Amino acid sequence: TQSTRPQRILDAVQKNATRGDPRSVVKAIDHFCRNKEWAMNVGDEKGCILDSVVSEVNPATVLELGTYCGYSTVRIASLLPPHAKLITLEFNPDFAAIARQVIAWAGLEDKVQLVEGASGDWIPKMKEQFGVKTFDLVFLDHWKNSYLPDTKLMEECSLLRKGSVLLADNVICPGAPDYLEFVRSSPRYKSQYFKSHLEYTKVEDGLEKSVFLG
Ligand SMILES: O=C(NCCCCCn1ccnc1)c1cc(-c2ccc(F)cc2)cc(O)c1O
Ligand SMILES: [Mg+2]
Repeated sequence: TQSTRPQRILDAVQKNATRGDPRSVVKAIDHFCRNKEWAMNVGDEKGCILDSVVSEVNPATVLELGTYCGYSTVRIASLLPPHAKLITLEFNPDFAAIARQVIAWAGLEDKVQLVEGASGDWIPKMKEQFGVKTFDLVFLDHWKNSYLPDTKLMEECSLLRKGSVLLADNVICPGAPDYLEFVRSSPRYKSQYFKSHLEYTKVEDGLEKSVFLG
């Protein structure tokens, strides 16, 4: 039977990474995607920027929109303080099934709650379902045309507080122009662009960090 790309990524992790060692899981995925098959993980270059923002925010509650194979989930969760929680939303059940195994291989199951379904459905239920008050950090990496509506929805659901940080992947490639225009022009956000490259390529891309001002 034909394997899928996510399955081949999981195989590369199980063959080349050490159980319980998140950095070796990240390294194994980057090596596979740089040398064997490109895949849409945030990657090592943008991943370093992600790491620095996570370390700076030192969040107790994190929301990740778009899990894929769990690469950025592992990067973020490995930097969280002891009782911090990361909720990651994935729409695609095949991606979710692989991500669960990658997160488990890294030994980070206790810090991560992977939820399958549509962000538009789950965002309004965050408080009642997961006892979340507000998110300290949100990593947007799902459908690019969902970044803006989901940000507005998080505001409406009072899931953002003064100082909450939104970090958005792919604001140049594939691009999220309506989201970028919104966070850069709204008086309620302080935005900063981190220029980088599309994962494993020389194509320009970047992360947009936007602090909610309340
Ligand atoms: O589409 C992307 N991600 C969303 C995947 C589906 C999310 C499903 N979901 C999860 C929760 N709610 C919905 C993405 C694409 C690319 C890319 C760049 C260049 C290219 F030529 C082809 C592709 C690079 C990324 O870094 C990306 O993140
Ligand atoms: Mg991305």
